[in-house]
Amino acid sequence: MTDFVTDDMRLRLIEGVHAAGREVLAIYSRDFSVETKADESPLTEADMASHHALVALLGEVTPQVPVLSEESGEIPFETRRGWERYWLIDPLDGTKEFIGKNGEFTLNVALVERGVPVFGIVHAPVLETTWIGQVGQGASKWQAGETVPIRVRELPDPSEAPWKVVGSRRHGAEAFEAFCAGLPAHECVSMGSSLKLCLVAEGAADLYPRLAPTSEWDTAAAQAVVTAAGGEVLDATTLEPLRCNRQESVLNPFFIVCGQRDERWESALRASLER
Ligand SMILES: Nc1ncnc2c1ncn2[C@@H]1O[C@H](COP(=O)(O)O)[C@@H](OP(=O)(O)O)[C@H]1O
Ligand SMILES: [Mg+2]
Repeated sequence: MTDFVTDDMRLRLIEGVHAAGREVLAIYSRDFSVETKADESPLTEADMASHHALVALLGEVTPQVPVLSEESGEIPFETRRGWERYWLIDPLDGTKEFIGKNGEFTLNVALVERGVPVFGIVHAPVLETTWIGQVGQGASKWQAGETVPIRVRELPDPSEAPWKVVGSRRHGAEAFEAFCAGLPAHECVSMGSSLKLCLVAEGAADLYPRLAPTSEWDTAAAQAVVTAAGGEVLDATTLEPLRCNRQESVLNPFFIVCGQRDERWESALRASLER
């Protein structure tokens, strides 16, 4: 629960993220160059354009709050550890999907308070859709100018309706399949970027096991959306909610996103991790 984000601030942020999304779309629609970062991951002009637009936006709206971006370069833990509140952004999540032009990429802005993502905006420019969550105050989905409230769905009885499980297009396929092998009747869908968490938040999927590496900026905004929508993003081993800014490394543990806890998927998860 945060009372830091006012209605006026939320509107300015959504408008600013949409403006950054338009800059990204303009690059998406033409030829663009692709560089390779030190960790071998790709970087496009759009990652940097979005980074600059979002950093400028946050600097205008809340000049007193520090910003950590995937593209801002490392900020030592010694500096970050004292941050009670900060913005954590992934200017372009799903860069490989952006390059592959399948539309499954997002702009991500999270507000983190004492390590907990409490507010998030996830925007998918090609899908013209934005997910917004404010923990304790609910989540919503904006699409073509209309905003509707969203909530996770109740796990169905699998003999009546299969569980829907969403997975990455590119990462952790083997562990994902091992997890699914332990589930009752289910259907799988693949998706790029933080859209996977948003599907759980809006009740279009029940589970997203992420048994492969990610960083805190990949998940924080969508974690706030999921939590605000009544779901959870849990460490796959401890089943405790993911926290940010606890250590030098910004890597997340493996995790699972769910609407509800349930012994049937928890045992499938344990078995897949013990393989
Ligand atoms: N070895 C690794 N370490 C940390 N993060 C990784 C990783 N391999 C992939 N990722 C993260 O996974 C994200 C893509 O996941 P998916 O393919 O499921 O959409 C990438 O986001 P970016 O596109 O922002 O770099 C990247 O941050
Ligand atoms: Mg990312």
